[in-house]
Amino acid sequence: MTTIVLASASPRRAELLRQIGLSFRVCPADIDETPGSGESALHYVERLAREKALAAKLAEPGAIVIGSDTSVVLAGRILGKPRNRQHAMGMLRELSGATHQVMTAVAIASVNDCEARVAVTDVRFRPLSGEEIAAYVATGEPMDKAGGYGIQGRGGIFVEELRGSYSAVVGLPLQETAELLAAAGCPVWQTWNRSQESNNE
Ligand SMILES: Cc1cn([C@H]2C[C@H](O)[C@@H](COP(=O)(O)OP(=O)(O)OP(=O)(O)O)O2)c(=O)[nH]c1=O
Repeated sequence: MTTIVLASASPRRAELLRQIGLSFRVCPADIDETPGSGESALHYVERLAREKALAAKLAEPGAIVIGSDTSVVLAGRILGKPRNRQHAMGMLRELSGATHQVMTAVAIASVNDCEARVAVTDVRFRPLSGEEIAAYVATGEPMDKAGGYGIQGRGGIFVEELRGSYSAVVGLPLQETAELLAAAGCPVWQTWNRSQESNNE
């Protein structure tokens, strides 16, 4: 059976893969995440997902490697992770009462190939008060997340509407991930019986 490797330090991505019953190893990839000058957000997330998958593939040449990147995009501008609490507050003030896109790319590097997909999800925030933003930032939740919020956490109360993939906003588009794994010769559902044998409670 082929080894599957998640090239990510994100606990959310690992949790999403566990949710679909996949067995995998984690091997985070440390790459330069600076956007190119004039690079579109769509190109940026896909490039980073590919670079993460290919970097981890060097350490695990025989494996199927999953790389991913998530960016929050407001009017074409990439909002990455906040540098500090002030920066997080500024991002949340900008997202308040507006619709942004969450772009998440997944790339799968197999034997001689690296295929990628990008999921684009529209997320609308209700207007947020200054006090609410300050209280949210004080929880620390925004600090390791693109756009400075986590839809799966306290940040869930800001979201008025979502059009697209919820799992992609959390960090990995599950439908596209399964599609690429199947194309790489590893359909997720075929692993379910095996994992059930060991995980049945
Ligand atoms: C918008 C949003 C992002 N996020 C997270 C998902 C990602 O972990 C993070 C975006 O940063 P990324 O740079 O995509 O990922 P990462 O640095 O956490 O992990 P790695 O590069 O090793 O794969 O933001 C949430 O958890 N919830 C949300 O609602």
